[in-house]
Amino acid sequence: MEKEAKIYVAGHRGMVGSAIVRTLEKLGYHNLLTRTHRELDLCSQEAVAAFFREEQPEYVFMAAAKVGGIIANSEAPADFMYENMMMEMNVIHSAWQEGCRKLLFLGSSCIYPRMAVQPMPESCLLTSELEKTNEAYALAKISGLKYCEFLNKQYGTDYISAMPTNLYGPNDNYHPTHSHVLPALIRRFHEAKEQGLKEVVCWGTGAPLREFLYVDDLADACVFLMNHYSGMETVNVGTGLELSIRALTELVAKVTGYEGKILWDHDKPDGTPRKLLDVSKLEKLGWKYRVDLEEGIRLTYEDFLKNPMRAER
Ligand SMILES: NC(=O)C1=CN([C@@H]2O[C@H](COP(=O)(O)OP(=O)(O)OC[C@H]3O[C@@H](n4cnc5c(N)ncnc54)[C@H](OP(=O)(O)O)[C@@H]3O)[C@@H](O)[C@H]2O)C=CC1
Ligand SMILES: C[C@H]1O[C@H](OP(=O)(O)OP(=O)(O)OC[C@H]2O[C@@H](n3cnc4c(=O)[nH]c(N)nc43)[C@H](O)[C@@H]2O)[C@@H](O)[C@@H](O)C1=O
Repeated sequence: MEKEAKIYVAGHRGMVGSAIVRTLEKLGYHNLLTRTHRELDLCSQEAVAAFFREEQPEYVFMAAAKVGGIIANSEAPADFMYENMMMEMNVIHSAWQEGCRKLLFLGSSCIYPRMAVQPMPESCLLTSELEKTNEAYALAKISGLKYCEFLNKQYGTDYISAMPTNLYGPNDNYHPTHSHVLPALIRRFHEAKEQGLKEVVCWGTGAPLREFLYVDDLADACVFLMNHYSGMETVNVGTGLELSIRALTELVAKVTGYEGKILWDHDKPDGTPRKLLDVSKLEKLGWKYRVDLEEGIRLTYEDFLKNPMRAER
């Protein structure tokens, strides 16, 4: 991407989109195009087509989506499928129609089968059944990455996709029940410390294993891929390291300074037992993560403390 190129970052107020904007600006890209959800509803085919016709972006980072944690996904599968399919089809299709030079579509590691070989290489896509708690979201994300692949095959475009592991960082969603695990724990342990509570309840058994990537590292990887990767197959983005949810709660308790007990609500779902990405393809391309988990949680907690209203987003 040339420094003066017109770059559209879809979802620029979200955790990932805002990190991509921060990274691009730091690198000297200065012709960035953004629209809030209120200004441009990406579920509207007409509005998206008109926007691309008028603005003619040369590059697109597709970081807008309906996103949520395990309960949000389980409660609203129809909404997760419909909104994500509409947004990604509208944006990718209009980008192609208007001759956008390159697009990066963001999916998620939940596209891979529930019982996939671990760590999960890109090639295990569609080899067996998906995890039920986020099946709708995964199917929408698989459709997005396949649509990029099919456009490349049929029309010779250069549209790529990246599949990040679980993410966290500044600007996350701290909703008490609908967020992902890391922001949920930061908020819960912080409030427990403030209120002097002796115990907090976390969800499931604590046994599932997860991998976490700091969002600024993801943004860096997205810009790296836009500049250095072309190809049909998606690219995993993660650290290649995992820990149990129980170990994660202990780490968040340490960083937030919460010293009480941690209890487990077994009526809440565990979700997929293990979800570790094979990141060898990205490493071979020359990219590796920088921020380790404890440092990343510290940075995120500092941001949370600076912006307490964020909790209500
Ligand atoms: N968070 C995570 O752990 C992971 C995220 N990802 C992927 O990264 C991407 C971004 O996720 P994240 O930043 O966490 O999500 P956020 O919820 O933080 O941000 C989503 C963004 O999408 C925008 N948006 C949602 N619906 C619409 C719509 N109908 N029209 C226009 N804009 C819309 C929102 O706009 P506004 O702010 O204006 O409302 C918001 O800026 C997604 O593709 C997600 O699948 C992948 C793996 C893990
Ligand atoms: C990024 C990814 O994120 C989702 O998949 P997930 O990894 O299962 O998501 P999660 O972060 O919500 O939970 C991880 C684990 O943590 C446990 N857990 C404990 N206590 C809390 C808690 O308080 N909140 C939450 N949310 N989880 C908790 C929880 O029970 C589970 O075992 C999908 O949206 C999927 O579509 C997707 O893309």
